Amino acid sequence: MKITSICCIGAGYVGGPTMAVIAKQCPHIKVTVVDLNEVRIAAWNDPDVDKLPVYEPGLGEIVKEARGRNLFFSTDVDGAIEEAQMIFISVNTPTKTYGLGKGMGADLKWIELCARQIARVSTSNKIVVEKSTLPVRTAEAIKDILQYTGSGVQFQVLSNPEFLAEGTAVDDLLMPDRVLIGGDPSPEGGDAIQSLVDIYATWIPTDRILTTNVWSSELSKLVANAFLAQRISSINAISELCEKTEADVNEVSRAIGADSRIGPKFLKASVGFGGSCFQKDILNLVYISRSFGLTEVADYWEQVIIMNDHQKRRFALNIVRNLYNTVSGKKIAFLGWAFKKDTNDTRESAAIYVADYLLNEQADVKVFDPKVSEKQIYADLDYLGSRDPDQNRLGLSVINDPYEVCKNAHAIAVLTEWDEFKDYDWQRIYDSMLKPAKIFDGRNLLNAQRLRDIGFIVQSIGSANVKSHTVIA
Ligand SMILES: NC(=O)c1ccc[n+]([C@@H]2O[C@H](COP(=O)([O-])OP(=O)(O)OC[C@H]3O[C@@H](n4cnc5c(N)ncnc54)[C@H](O)[C@@H]3O)[C@@H](O)[C@H]2O)c1
Ligand SMILES: O=c1ccn([C@@H]2O[C@H](COP(=O)(O)OP(=O)(O)O[C@H]3O[C@H](CO)[C@@H](O)[C@H](O)[C@H]3O)[C@@H](O)[C@H]2O)c(=O)[nH]1
Repeated sequence: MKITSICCIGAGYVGGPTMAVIAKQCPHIKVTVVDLNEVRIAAWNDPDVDKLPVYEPGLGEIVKEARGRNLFFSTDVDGAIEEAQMIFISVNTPTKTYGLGKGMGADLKWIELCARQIARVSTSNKIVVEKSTLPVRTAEAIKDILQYTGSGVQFQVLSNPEFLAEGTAVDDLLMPDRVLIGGDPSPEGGDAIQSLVDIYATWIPTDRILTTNVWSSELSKLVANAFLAQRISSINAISELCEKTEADVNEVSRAIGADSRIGPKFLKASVGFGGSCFQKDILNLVYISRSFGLTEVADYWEQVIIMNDHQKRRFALNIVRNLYNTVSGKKIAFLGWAFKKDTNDTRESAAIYVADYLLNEQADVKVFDPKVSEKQIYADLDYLGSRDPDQNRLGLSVINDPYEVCKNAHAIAVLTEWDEFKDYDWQRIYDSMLKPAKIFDGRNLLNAQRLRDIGFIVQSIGSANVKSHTVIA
């Protein structure tokens, strides 16, 4: 089937950018992105593309080019479903917070709602595409819901997981390493797969478009994230050993990454990985494995999360220890709150957990992030439920100026690797801080030697440098 009309349910970090790029590359296809969230849709329609709900480099220009031509954002979910030949489901699938699988399994209630809505509204044959990240065999449930409508409408269900990373979404979508499409082995399934292949083949070389059965596709998404996160936890585990042995984790990364079998990417030690995906998807993998009775498999992958939690806690504890075992009433300046640079997304950001830990120690936390709002920062802290919202506002404040945030601080903690942090006037910052002026670089972002030359005491992740450089200025 030649596709000329697509709908995407869910205008989030995946639905918005993914559909914007399809619309840009395929002007012959009408792409409508729908969401229940009116505020989000209004922001996607804002004439000022700086106000789009998702910040991604390059996205504003693409939206400007395609919006109103063949890209539309709307809250009319029923209308868009009815009109489309192909429907992408790109809604959130967070970790369950209640009932069976609480804290481990994926909450699929929004997926099921979409399937039921598609079943109810459709009067013509549709291809339904799982774009959300889902537990293996979810397509079975979706098919079940779709095939008993009694309307005679035929549905094909495909799995087409998204591999974009935030902050580089546009490049990842324009030049992906691969696109993965899973479908039924039947002739109808094959036709559906081909319809989706044809869309991507408009701009992606066909040897990068992989087709598999539905279950392999669903599972591959969870496995890809588990492998990526495992590399980070592995290097973070080694970072702790480096701190004890005077090995330097950056040098170890370079040395092992030069082996082409290991490769250099995703070996950057940090305060711990964040983001909406890694933890959720690994917990889901662990849950699925446990539910099949695969205890060793589940334990193996769970260790990736245990190590990550340890790394976040260890970073915070290190700050306390190095500030003479108390941070009570001490001003700690946070540079960064987003879970990585070039995004305004804060979900599962390490900064949230480090702040929570320091607030428990009665620190006076001041935060600056170039793209994250005060409202979001308080929402993240309040969501943890560790203390009353009032106490969060007493203990932590958000300051929109990096120099102000560092003024009179006892220490700076770098939580996000924003490029601009490297170019600050560090002499000016040093002069404004209490002495000894300490920096805990959770991203190994800053030039430690340059900072030491100014007079800072610098603690990077994975190098045994704090004690040997302790100088009271
Ligand atoms: N964020 C990423 O970088 C990323 C990358 C790859 C895959 N994924 C996966 O993609 C999926 C979506 O992630 P996201 O980050 O875009 O989530 P998101 O929370 O940013 O967006 C999801 C949107 O779906 C909307 N929604 C929920 N139920 C709906 C319904 N019934 N009808 C209409 N709209 C509905 C919500 O209002 C929300 O705006 C998840 O499964 C996630 O694991 C995310
Ligand atoms: O060497 C590294 C690489 C990353 N990180 C951290 O790991 C987290 C995740 O980073 P990244 O993977 O770049 O961003 P995400 O947007 O979370 O993307 C991941 O999760 C998405 C959602 O499933 C997938 O689509 C992507 O392929 C996958 O990379 C961030 O906190 C990074 O700071 C490190 O600490 N060290």
